[in-house]
Amino acid sequence: MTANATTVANPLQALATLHQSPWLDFIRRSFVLDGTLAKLVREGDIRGVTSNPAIFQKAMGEGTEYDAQMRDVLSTSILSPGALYEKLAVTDIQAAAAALAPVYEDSKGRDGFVSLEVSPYLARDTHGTTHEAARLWADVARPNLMVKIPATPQGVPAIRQSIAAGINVNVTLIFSLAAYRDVVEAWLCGLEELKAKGGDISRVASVASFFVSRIDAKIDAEIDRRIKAGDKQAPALAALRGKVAIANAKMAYVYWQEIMQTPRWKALEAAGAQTQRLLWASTGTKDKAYSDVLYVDSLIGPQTVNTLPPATMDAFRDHGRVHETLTTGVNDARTVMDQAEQLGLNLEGVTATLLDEGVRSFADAFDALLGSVAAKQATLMGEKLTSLKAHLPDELAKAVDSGMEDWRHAGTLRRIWAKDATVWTGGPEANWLNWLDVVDERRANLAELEAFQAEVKARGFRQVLLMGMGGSSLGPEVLAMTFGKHEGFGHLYVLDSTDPQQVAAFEKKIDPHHALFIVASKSGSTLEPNIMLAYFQDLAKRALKDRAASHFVAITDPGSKLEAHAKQEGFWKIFSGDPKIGGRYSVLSNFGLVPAAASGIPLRLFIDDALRGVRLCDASVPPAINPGVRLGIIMGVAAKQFGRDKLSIIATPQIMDFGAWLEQLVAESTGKLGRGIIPIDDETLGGPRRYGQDRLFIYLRLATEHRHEQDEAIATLIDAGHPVVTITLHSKRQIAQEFFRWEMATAVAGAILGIDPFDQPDVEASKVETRKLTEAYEKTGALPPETPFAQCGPLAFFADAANAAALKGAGSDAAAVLKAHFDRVKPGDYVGLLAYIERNRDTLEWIQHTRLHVRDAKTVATAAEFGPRFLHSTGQAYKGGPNTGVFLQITADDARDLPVPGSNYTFGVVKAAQARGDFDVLAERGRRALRVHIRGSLKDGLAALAKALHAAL
Ligand SMILES: O=P(O)(O)OC[C@H]1O[C@](O)(CO)[C@@H](O)[C@@H]1O
Repeated sequence: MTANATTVANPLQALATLHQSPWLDFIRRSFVLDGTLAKLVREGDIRGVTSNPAIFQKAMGEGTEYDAQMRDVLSTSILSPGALYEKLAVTDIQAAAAALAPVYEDSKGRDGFVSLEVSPYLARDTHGTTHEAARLWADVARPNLMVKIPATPQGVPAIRQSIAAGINVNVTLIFSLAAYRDVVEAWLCGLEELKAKGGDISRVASVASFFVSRIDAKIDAEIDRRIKAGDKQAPALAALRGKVAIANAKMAYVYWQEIMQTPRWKALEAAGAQTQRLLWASTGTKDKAYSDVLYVDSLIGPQTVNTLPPATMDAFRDHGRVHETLTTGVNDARTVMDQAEQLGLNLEGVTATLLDEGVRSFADAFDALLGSVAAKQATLMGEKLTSLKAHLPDELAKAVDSGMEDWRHAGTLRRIWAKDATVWTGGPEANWLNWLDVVDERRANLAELEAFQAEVKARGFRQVLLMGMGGSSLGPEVLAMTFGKHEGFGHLYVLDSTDPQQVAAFEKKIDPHHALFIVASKSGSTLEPNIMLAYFQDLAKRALKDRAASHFVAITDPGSKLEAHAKQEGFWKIFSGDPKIGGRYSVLSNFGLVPAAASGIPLRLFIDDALRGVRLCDASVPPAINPGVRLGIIMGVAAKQFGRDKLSIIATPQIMDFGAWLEQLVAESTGKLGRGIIPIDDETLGGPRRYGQDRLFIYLRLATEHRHEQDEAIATLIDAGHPVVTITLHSKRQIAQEFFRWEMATAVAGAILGIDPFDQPDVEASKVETRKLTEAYEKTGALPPETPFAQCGPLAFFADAANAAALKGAGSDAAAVLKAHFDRVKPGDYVGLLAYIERNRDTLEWIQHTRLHVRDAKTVATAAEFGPRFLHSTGQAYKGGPNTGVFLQITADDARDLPVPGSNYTFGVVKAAQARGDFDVLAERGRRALRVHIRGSLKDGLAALAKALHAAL
């Protein structure tokens, strides 16, 4: 072929005469659909198309041309924005492939390709890239597809494997000759492997995309900088301006020519292989001082491709010059390269930087693209999704934005989804992450639960009694309280107490002949559910004789003692939990779904809502628009950097029980190692002055409740500068979405706090103390004696030596003791009322009233908790979290006690041992704690305590 200057009517078309293919570096839906692409192809201007994340970002990020398909797809499936993007992109790529099919056919499979890039997030991941290349190849399913893979050190093996798998590959982001050599090697090896396997190598096409203008942009900038700095070699440097990129490309072409002469290639060629063409990419001129077709005119040569941005295509069509430039001036090019080296222009460094920047900028573009798709998806889904609005003081807002940007930049969320424990402490976290997948998994196996639901209905149970603690009871309790009773199903009761009065009260609600008993315990060895089971099994056996077991269902992790017991007893059903999910993350597993089924909640609708939550928290959704990550960053940053570690949960009445579940999730997950977020649930909303600077408010609002007054009270807090996150639900069922959002948010907050959000080290400590006490009881028939340090009527005060010493000076007047205790409260502290008494309407009212009194007197956050329930929830944070809690433990004589079948001890003894074990650990952790024990009538004692508190505060 000779260098032959030609002025032709359409230079783009004339390139064919020199065996160069012009491709177009652009795609968008309208351009394909309105026939523009087909016309360009038909007229011979364009013989291929390339895309990249930045191109799709421009296409999908603005306008409405993808809305119709989005709406269509979203009406039938629940997808992540990442999956949605891929559907849209694949549709475009397939349409472009169809437009290019005539070229592909005419050229017998040598030209007419369209390229789709693997996710730029995988640029440093060989396995991920190989896997994704195969997936895209299968999804697009067109012979004229090329999968784009970057020439990073990790991409290169993926290129070889993909070629060996018979996939057409467009290798992208090649900047240096060294990298190009590796790419050629990978391509040759891939073909040889495919040939050795007996594959058809003749139809495996590949191009090596060598980037051009970006090199000049970098080198020229360095030249300009040095000249400006007065470099002695300024003239020589100036002479290289705008030359290095083209010289570099010419060297690559020389290398390709050499390869074409090797016996290795000849053997492949003889077997029918196509060459891997060099493709000039980044050929739009960046420096306005140069010709706008510089990187086209100068790189024309046989068996190459030039992919042109639309403006460069138009410019070249208008005034491009078609002559074979690639093979001319090769010596000059070599000289340019030598001079660049002599002048210390560090091409190696530049190309390495360009590779990093190239990967980075595609990842940034992909983030922006997915962010736009996610935003569009949220708009289209409207009220199918819950929403989040944050009102944060400026400083906090700025810190949150920068936290989100850090997470985006580092791809931390993708590491969460990849179950990478180093997101947290690098400890055992990876073993506790199956809550990420459980909704998909349960949804795929929903038939089992639906069948169970139908059987429960058919058996006509009138009550369902669930027995469990913490993660095994709080989720079901939210379901029971939020959804109430369903037609055709029994009422769901949730028992999570050892208080004998409470157990007796539940017993009254149950008719064993018509009750379904569900015992739920992941470990199967938790004290409370075991003794509750013993009690109610005994009750059922007495009533139902050998039919009793058919009224019992167990939910437990495989291999637990409870599972063995249930098998041995012949329980009606045993449902398994996933041992890679901790209790507080288990609500969307069988631990929530079995009670949901038993109480008649429409399972598919519920799980679909949960799945929407999962999809929108997906790895493909950037932090700023990711419902879970954004919330988690707000929580983590507010607590860590601003001391706003009291997560105050306000909710509209119909969904207010959600807070009980949330308390456990947040407290048990984050409260450890002296750090953590203290959830403050159900504290009646007050005016802005009631609160210190340590609050982050969460307002959970069910829009259909129309609680205007509550909205206004929240608005007052916002106006006063308190940080408020408002989450709006459009139906009760959307608590399913919120379950997942909060799981993700808590995991994220845990990462920011630098703790393992999946263990509960300090809960174990009080279990150990309790065990010691119950064992002592079994031996001696009594709990070890203890002496109050002060007594006043029905109120006896107990404390460990250190706390007693701090309070003793107060004397024995109840108000004085309480005053001395609460005088220890400082701004930023919280007060916990920990009541080991029956939880009923009266006691709830009492504790709420009392906490508000404390809050208003001290302007601190207050928690109102019942034991032993909170031990499996907030108890972790009280002991392991920041030492800012001041606790008043309330115990009482039991008006009646109940035996625990098969044990020497009673429910009352267990509860007393739990309270003492709890107190011992609080004291041992240096917490400010006081126990008040009510002797005689609980009602009178509570009244006396309230009176003393009023006097004290
Ligand atoms: O389901 P299990 O094993 O009975 O545990 C109940 C609860 O107890 C805790 O382990 C705390 O002791 C919680 O984390 C858990 O949710």
